[in-house]
Amino acid sequence: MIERKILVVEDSPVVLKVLNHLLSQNPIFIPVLCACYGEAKKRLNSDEEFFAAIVDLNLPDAENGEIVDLVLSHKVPCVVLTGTFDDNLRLSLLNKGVLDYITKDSRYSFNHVIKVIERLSKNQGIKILVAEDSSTSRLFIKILLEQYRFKVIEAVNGQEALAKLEEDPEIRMLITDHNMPLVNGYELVRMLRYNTRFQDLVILGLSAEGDNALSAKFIKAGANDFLKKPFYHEEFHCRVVHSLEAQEMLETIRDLANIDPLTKLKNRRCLFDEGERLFREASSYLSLAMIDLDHFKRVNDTYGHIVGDELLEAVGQEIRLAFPSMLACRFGGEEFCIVAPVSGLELQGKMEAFLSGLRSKELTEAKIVLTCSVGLCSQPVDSFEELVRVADQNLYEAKRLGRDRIVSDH
Ligand SMILES: Nc1nc2c(ncn2[C@@H]2O[C@H](COP(=O)(O)OP(=O)(O)OP(=O)(O)O)[C@@H](O)[C@H]2O)c(=O)[nH]1
Repeated sequence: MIERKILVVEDSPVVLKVLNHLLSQNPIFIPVLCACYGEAKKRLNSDEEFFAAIVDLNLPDAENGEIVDLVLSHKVPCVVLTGTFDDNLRLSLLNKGVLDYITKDSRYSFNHVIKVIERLSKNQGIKILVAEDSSTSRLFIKILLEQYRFKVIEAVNGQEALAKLEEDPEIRMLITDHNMPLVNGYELVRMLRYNTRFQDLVILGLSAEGDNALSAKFIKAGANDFLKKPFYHEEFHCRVVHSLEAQEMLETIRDLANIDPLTKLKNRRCLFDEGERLFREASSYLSLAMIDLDHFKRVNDTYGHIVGDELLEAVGQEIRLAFPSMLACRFGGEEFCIVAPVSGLELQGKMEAFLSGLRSKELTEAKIVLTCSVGLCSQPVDSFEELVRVADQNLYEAKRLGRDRIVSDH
């Protein structure tokens, strides 16, 4: 697990204690507590690497916010805590590059600080593509995003943006201007939304001030949000984060509906949804293997249901590792399905390797050695349901013939 040191500079022992407590609840954060400017300076000048800092503006040995300049000069993202709210001061601190300016007026303020740091930590793994032909504008957006620890990729026109999105599936968000050569922003959004591969890409359109119709066009074409230029950087950041969080929430809900919580494989509902799509799209082969654990009832009877569950969880992990690019689902109970647009021979080869790997393993703390029976179907059939039915018949035959084998129809 990656650990991230968070520098906390605060002269109030109570506040220090609260922040220490809240940060320590997240195991990746290691709070480093300093009660004054001098102490913080020493820590920052050492070899330690800090992920972020939470600082009090008024310290006994630096009463005029000098700590902010010190932290920023070490390129450490900084959240400011203050006793009193001052609009002008807030503005000047945000302009300097401070992430947030939070007043210590209630315990919610401290939770808010932790939320900002946690968001920063999530941002580190998020790639954002900025499509903008003006290099000044592009650089400005890049700097803003990097302040919040996003990874930034750049494109100078819509066509380049498309190519970069095609080659890097890890890009999570696109921020696009409209007026760009070759393919403009609006066309780019339309093209992306026609492609199911990009349905989860978060898109933020940028439109010039006064062009109300364009903002609406961006949204209608499928952008998650838009922002009028010139924008205020705090609003920019809020919109980026809100769009990402809305998408994250959507994906969590989708996972809850589609993923089996025990094995972390897709569930039966998903098997039929995705399987039917694969069946429609398959140009030549579509093969399906149904796996059933042998004598699983004995595991429950001998070791109890908790170990039975642990074994199913372990098998789920083995399946995910063995068939990373195939549709792998828990069909129900101790039955699993693997579906892929490959020949029956190819799937059988992979399945034999999987079964022989499984036989050589001792799974769970009870060191259970497991065998499986498999029914495989790759013959031309009229529907996905038929593919499942034939594989199930073959599985029945594999059990009847003595288990620990594959019965296939090719
Ligand atoms: N622990 C646990 N057991 C489950 C779960 N789902 C199904 N089972 C058990 O899996 C067992 C399946 O038993 P059977 O269908 O008789 O099959 P088997 O013992 O695997 O024998 P064969 O399939 O004939 O080799 C039953 O005892 C179910 O209670 C689960 O989520 N957790």
